[in-house]
Amino acid sequence: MNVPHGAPRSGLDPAEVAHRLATDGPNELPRPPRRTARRILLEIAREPMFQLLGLAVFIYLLLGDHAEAGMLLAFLLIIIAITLIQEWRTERVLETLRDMTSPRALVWRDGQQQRIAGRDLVQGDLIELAEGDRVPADAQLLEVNDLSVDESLLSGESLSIAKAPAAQVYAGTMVVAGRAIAQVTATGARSEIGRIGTVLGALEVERTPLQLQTRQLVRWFSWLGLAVSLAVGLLFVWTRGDWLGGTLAGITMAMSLLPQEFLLILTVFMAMGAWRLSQRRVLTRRASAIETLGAATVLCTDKTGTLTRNQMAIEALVRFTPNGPLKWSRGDRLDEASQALLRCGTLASEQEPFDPMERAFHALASTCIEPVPASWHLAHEYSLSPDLPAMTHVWRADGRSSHVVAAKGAPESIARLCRLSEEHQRQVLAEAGNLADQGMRVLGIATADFQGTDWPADQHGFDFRLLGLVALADPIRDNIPRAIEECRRAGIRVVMVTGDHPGTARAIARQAGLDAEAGLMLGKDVAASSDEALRRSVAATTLFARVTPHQKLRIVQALKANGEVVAMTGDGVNDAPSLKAAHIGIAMGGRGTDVAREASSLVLLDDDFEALVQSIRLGRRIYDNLRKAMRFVFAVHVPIAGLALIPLLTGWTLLLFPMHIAFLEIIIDPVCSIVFEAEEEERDVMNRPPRDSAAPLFSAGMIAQSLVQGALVLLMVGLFYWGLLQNGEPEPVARAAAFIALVSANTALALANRSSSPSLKAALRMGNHAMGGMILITAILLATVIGVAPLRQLFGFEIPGLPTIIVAAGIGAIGLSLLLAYKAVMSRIGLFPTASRHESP
Ligand SMILES: Nc1ncnc2c1ncn2[C@@H]1O[C@H](COP(=O)(O)OP(=O)(O)OP(=O)(O)O)[C@@H](O)[C@H]1O
Ligand SMILES: [Cu+]
Repeated sequence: MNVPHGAPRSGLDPAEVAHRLATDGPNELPRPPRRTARRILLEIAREPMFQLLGLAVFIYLLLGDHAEAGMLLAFLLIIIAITLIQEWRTERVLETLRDMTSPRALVWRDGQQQRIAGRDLVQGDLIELAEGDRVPADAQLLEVNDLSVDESLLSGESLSIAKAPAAQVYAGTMVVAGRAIAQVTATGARSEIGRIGTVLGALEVERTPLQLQTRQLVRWFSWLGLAVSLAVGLLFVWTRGDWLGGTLAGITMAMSLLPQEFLLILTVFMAMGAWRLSQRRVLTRRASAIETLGAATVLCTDKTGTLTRNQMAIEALVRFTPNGPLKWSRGDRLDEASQALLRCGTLASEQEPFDPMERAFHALASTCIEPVPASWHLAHEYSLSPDLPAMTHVWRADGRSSHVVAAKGAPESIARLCRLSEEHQRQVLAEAGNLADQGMRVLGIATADFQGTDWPADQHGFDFRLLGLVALADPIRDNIPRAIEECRRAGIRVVMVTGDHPGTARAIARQAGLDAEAGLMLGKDVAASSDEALRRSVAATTLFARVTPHQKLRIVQALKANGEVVAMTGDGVNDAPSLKAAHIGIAMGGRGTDVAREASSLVLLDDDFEALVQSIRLGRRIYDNLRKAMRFVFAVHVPIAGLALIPLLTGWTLLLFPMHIAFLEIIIDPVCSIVFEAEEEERDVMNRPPRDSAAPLFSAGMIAQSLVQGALVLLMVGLFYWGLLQNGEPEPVARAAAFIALVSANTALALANRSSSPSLKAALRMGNHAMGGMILITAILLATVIGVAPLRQLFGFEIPGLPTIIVAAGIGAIGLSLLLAYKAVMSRIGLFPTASRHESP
């Protein structure tokens, strides 16, 4: 049982690594099989839009209209192409995310310890394993320190198994406790798990609430469309006695009503959202997190490393003498007794520490005390536990008859281990409280002697003597007060949940700008509260200190029971249950263990609280934009369906054929709606309360508003068409002019829905370049179908005179002003909901 220390390990050199990587390939398991092109095609064939188009092609063939059939066939191919590209891009995004979330490995290479992606490991690599890691490859243990591993992934049994040196550990299993150094024996498909063929770490692609809502809506509208189309088809047959024509009219109607863009929009917005988050160094592990982010009402954050920099330095040492406490501060000369205190703290730390606290001990020790003699060896150790946050190292010192025992931990725990008199304990804890109140993290240090090797069962078995206290500074990150202030304005309550001393918690909270006076609750009070009482407490408490992971879980559950949408950060193995329980579990990419990362839905690669606030901001923007796009799609269907329907009812010559609808529905509308994704955030995005998470994406109020907008456009274009016909314009001219008017009015609909503000400036501002591009593309496409002779004939168009074209295009401009005026009136009387406030029904 020897802990890794002494000479630095060298590990493989880069040339060797490159060679092995080239011959063995990356340390990756075979990917789950991609969906085959055939399966994707089958899925596309199930889409109603595809079937309707197919049916129309068939009827045109029956009618002998080969050109029309060919044109619609082209649209079918476009649908297939778009779906395949979409599929391929989503797959690629998922794959990159999968790479980034795969376990990492801590290896020695070329004499240096470094953290690399698990896939870059090769056979022969020297790796270190620690609590919370997923073992990245099969490996043989060289040095072991209380290691136990959960092999349930391989054996199915969820038991932790203690491992001794020379034992084998397997890729994919989980280190539940301890540390070890191991040498990689097999990577990738040659590992045990690779041979079994288990698929690991597959990203969850469950259906999110929004997807379910949207699917529901699409289904609903499809039925409605079907019913209306049947009625229209029958009406056509009844009035005009033409079966094939009636079927075509029915198909046209159905296509115009199909809201198939909704699902496309949702998929694209969420995939783009994950990409935008990754640009801010935030990884999305569960798609639902992006939806939920914007609705978060409470943000539970830990302290160390999230609010603070996690760069510790020892600021003060305190010893207790019969004449009272004696304090050493940074910069003073270190007397002998203080040196003993520091040395003991160093002995109680790992020899190659990761914990910044322990690094601070080593850092200070290396400047002013003798190093631990190389002949000393760590004989036994006791780790931190939630019940007793203290750790003890037992050293075998050459030339001494007894072992040297060194302990460090929370001052209360160390006081308990030392069995201090009540008087003495009060004095020590008061001093610890003083230091904590300055925002410092305080540890107690104790020592003992021990004869023999019959180790006591726990740390209480030693005869500890208190040496003193150590205070470490860990300043808060510079950007924290601003980020906290942003949350406050956005109506998000920030709650600090820490394992640290209440004094430290309060001091850091004050510096961060949290409401430090609003009441602090200790972990033990959480434990003593009933669920009912805890629910009441969490509603009014911003600080929780000396909290264990289990109590953290209860806090999350109590907040959830109060109806809050909870985001929660965490990093340790024990945090996994609370991360899972929270609506949005957030793990730290740097500090976080693999276990925590796997339990969470977001990973902050830079461990930075501000990135979290930025993600919330982005989440709100994505949701806003999603709604704007949906609003637009609702609205745009009204004129299309209306113009397909009215001529049938009134007996005018038909304005829209299947190919017009296909052109509008398959090309123009998706182009128009996708650009909402890039829309800038609303000015008040972080100055308004979180949206009501229970409110549906599509409220009746929002749908009604959109339908009115659409009706306005329908009225204008309809009147225009009627006027042209009344004026005696030939039918193809009237159709072309009406089509120009329709497309231009649709663009107006898109512009009018860009912002929640009814001002023209907001509708036309150029921040979103995609919007400008959209207008340009629309214009070019429109010019193509009207300007290119064969297309023009197919679409039943004839080029109208210039004045008519100008009036038609002007319909868009008039439409935009009408739509904005309508919005202004509605918002004046408080009926036009801003993008994401609660909707009035
Ligand atoms: N390496 C260590 N050695 C000795 N004591 C430790 C060590 N790490 C933590 N402790 C003690 O355990 C307490 C709880 O630690 P824990 O990691 O749960 O929370 P924390 O790091 O203090 O705060 P946060 O939850 O904000 O990250 C610490 O305040 C400290 O007293
Ligand atoms: Cu549609």
